[in-house]
Amino acid sequence: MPSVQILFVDDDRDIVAAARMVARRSGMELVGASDPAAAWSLLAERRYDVILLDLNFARGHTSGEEGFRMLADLMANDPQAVVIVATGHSGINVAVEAMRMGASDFVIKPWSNDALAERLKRGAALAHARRAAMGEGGDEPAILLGDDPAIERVRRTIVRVGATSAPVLALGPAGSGKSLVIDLLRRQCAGAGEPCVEIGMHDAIDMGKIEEALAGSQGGTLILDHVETTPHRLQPHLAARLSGRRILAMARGDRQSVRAALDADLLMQLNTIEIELPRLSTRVGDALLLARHFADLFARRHGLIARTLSDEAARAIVADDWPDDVRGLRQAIERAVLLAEGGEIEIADLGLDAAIQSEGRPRAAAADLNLDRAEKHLIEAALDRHRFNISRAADELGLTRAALYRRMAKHGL
Ligand SMILES: Nc1ncnc2c1ncn2[C@@H]1O[C@H](COP(=O)(O)OP(=O)(O)OP(=O)(O)O)[C@@H](O)[C@H]1O
Repeated sequence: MPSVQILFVDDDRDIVAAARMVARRSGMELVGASDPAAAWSLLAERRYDVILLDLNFARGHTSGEEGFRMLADLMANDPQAVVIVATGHSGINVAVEAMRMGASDFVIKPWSNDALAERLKRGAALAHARRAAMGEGGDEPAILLGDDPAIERVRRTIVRVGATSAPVLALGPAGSGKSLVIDLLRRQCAGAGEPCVEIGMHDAIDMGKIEEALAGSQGGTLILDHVETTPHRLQPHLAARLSGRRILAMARGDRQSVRAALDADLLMQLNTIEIELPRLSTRVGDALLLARHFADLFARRHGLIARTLSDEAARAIVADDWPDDVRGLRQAIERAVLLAEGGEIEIADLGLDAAIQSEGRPRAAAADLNLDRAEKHLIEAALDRHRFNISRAADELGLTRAALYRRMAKHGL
């Protein structure tokens, strides 16, 4: 794989194709995104060395307004991002404003191929230098997606406190994005070469392991995962030893349960800033937005055609209570992307059925339908998909073979 990856946000396919040729000739790989939504989806999947951003990418818009908004969001998400803005001849003031906002460089359209190649190379070198200074190498992205106001607040808080040394406690249900938040915070702190140690407090932790982590993180960052599980007898020791490093902590649960689990002293050391991730099912519109993102992501990752969600599947996703939160949705969509056979991802592909039994209450797969009919539909779909191989269908449905036979008989299948 070529070492330099470029994302070009521009709605003109011809210009993207031309830029791709220029990049290829210099040994760089360039991917196009026709609008901000497509760009965020790509950015969530992998890290790009350089983002080339057309400030006038909405056809007919000349103020660069949409481009500026995207630039502001890009810089807020990752202050280390290398963004080169593209603008027309008349746009020199626009370019200057973009640089003030954090863009690294600009290129005037129409560009000469050499000028573009030169700027991309310079941008890539800058990206590598910044990453090396941060002690980072990988291309794993970290983007907290979501339009819900609560998530917007989380993003703003990350930007405000990321580069400070304030202790942050991220709390919320399992799979809601706490690790992602901590990762984003860690990426924002400037400490080049400083140690960063993570310790899971749930791993039958003893004081020896804690001492080791404390010693390793002196002058750097200590990340405490599952901090709410710290045994009570160890909490006073831990509280007394935390100074001298930045503390980023994660706790499963809501404010009340986390407060109940932690001594007041320890809590005081952890939660100068508290970031609470709300349940996915309470974030308006986010389940669908994330589902679409994961559908694109996994289609690309597995080299499959990108499928849209059927209306019924989309409704089910919105209505579901997602007990495993974003992680559960991510898994359901990956499975659906791999198993779907039709032109769209259908409700049956989402595998929401297993939870009907385990939760003892209907979930969205069935909620908009009669439960009996939904069950029949899901069983038919599973049997169909596995060509009536009962063991495999039962496996997928989370049933024993006997239970599946019973239900087949009930539905006359
Ligand atoms: N808002 C989001 N946008 C994009 N991806 C997300 C978002 N929230 C969570 N994810 C993804 O969902 C998965 C689960 O998130 P994460 O591991 O951060 O959860 P967690 O709260 O730390 O869970 P646990 O309590 O089990 O440790 C990860 O793959 C993460 O990247």
